[in-house]
Amino acid sequence: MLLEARELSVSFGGIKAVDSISFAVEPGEIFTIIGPNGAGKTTIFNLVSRIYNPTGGEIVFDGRPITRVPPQAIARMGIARTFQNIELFDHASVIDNLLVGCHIRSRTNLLADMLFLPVVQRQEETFRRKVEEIIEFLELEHHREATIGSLAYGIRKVVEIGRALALEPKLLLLDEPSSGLNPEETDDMVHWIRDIRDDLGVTIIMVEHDMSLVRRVSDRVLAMESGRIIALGAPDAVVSDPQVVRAYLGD
Ligand SMILES: Nc1ncnc2c1ncn2[C@@H]1O[C@H](COP(=O)(O)OP(=O)(O)OP(=O)(O)O)[C@@H](O)[C@H]1O
Repeated sequence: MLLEARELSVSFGGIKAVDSISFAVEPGEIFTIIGPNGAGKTTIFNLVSRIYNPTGGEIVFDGRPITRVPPQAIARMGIARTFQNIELFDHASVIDNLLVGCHIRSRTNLLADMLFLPVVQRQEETFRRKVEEIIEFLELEHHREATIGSLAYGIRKVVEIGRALALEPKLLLLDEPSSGLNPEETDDMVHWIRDIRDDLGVTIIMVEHDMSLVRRVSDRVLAMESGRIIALGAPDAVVSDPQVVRAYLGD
């Protein structure tokens, strides 16, 4: 098991956004969380990445309890994420945004960085190589020097995934990878998600509304409504489950 949530709960002002949820994600799995607006999907991501403190339950990652690990330590432990509304530095280039990802897991300290000691220089070279690998992997060669603000939305989404990969994560959390994409870009996204798992061996948990994408890439799907699990299993079975269909119709 790479990630396990045990009876995980969080409440906001009396509302149980996540209500005693348990699930386990296997290494190498593409695991998707679906559900109508407000079901608690993004809240699960915020719990796993330690932005929210749970009011109950436990999270175990790679055999270690992370329920009380500070959020800054999460990336270094091997969990990276993307956001619903893309969070990149708009005025910086693709390369520089990817380098930021590398620096998040930097092992050197600030003084060493300021003095640009040999250890820092070596690390910088390693980071540059890593960034080049990601640029090649995600076919971003044409955009390497472009500023984020000048890029089409679909490309920015790929760069954001690249920045998360620069952390060399074991687990990648993708928040609505297809949102804002046209059908052609969504097809490309299907390929990136598969390649990241197949070629890089990264486990993926994603939140997604596009049921065609969900069916095409997921190994298993967890459906939520009002903070609770209403179905968990194979994509086709979950997506056509009467309770899941009803939850979406009432949305
Ligand atoms: N920081 C917060 N403060 C107060 N309420 C919150 C907070 N975060 C989430 N909630 C509430 O928790 C519930 C679940 O929200 P969440 O964003 O997880 O839903 P979601 O399933 O991701 O929805 P969407 O598909 O719209 O993104 C909602 O009622 C939301 O208003």
